[in-house]
Amino acid sequence: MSTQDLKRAAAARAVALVTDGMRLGLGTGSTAAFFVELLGARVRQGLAVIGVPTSEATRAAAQAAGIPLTTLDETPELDLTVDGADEIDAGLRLVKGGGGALLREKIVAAASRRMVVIADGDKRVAVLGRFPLPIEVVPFGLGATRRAVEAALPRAGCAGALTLRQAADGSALVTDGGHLILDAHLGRIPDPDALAHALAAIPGVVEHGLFLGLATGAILASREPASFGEAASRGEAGSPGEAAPPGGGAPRLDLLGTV
Ligand SMILES: O=C(CO)[C@H](O)[C@H](O)COP(=O)(O)O
Repeated sequence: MSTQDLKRAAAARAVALVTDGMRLGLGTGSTAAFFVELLGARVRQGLAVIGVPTSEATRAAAQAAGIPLTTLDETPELDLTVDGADEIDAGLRLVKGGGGALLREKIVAAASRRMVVIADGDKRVAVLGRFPLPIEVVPFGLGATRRAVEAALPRAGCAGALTLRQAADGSALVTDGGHLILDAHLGRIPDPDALAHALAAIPGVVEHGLFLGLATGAILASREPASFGEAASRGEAGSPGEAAPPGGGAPRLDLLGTV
């Protein structure tokens, strides 16, 4: 079973959460793209929803899938956002922004009553920080902002290099909001709240990829068969193994938080 299969399985489980009339936040990334594709199939069967995309890429995918779209200006409160993540810990804290859409993703998640993360099980970590933390910054004053971020890291117990994210052609990647991204290679983030506060206090920082207190649930798909009670033995919220005959072909779906 490929990682793509796992992502698709998590997305399919999330589509089952959607009911008629819902106002949805539509995430960005390869897992969220499966959700958009599968949701589109339900819409074409008659499901009535409206969605707010978290990126121009998701907007295009949702339009192609036939999902009616709205904006947070027209629809400032959403029922459910379904989005991927680069890392998730046992407290449903996330690192996001690997696809460069963290700013819109966070605005949409914050406007939603529920945010359910969909991911393959490899995204689960004991301590956040293995994945480089995206920090979205305005182009003006980049050098000064970079120095301020470097100075803030040790105050939050972190250390590591910052790299300016590049597009495929080698130029600096520009986000949908016209900003740049510094990726912080930290290895571990011992105190995510402290780092989030330190970064938010820097004027040139628009947002960062720490999503704290936003996710209300998660669906994590793994290859290994379910072992009953495993999540509880890890001291985590949620229930393990919704669909996993031992040795069978179905992925195991671990549900964290409220799904
Ligand atoms: O935060 C994101 C985009 O900004 C994505 O949700 C995150 O990078 C996960 O992507 P994928 O589902 O492709 O693994």
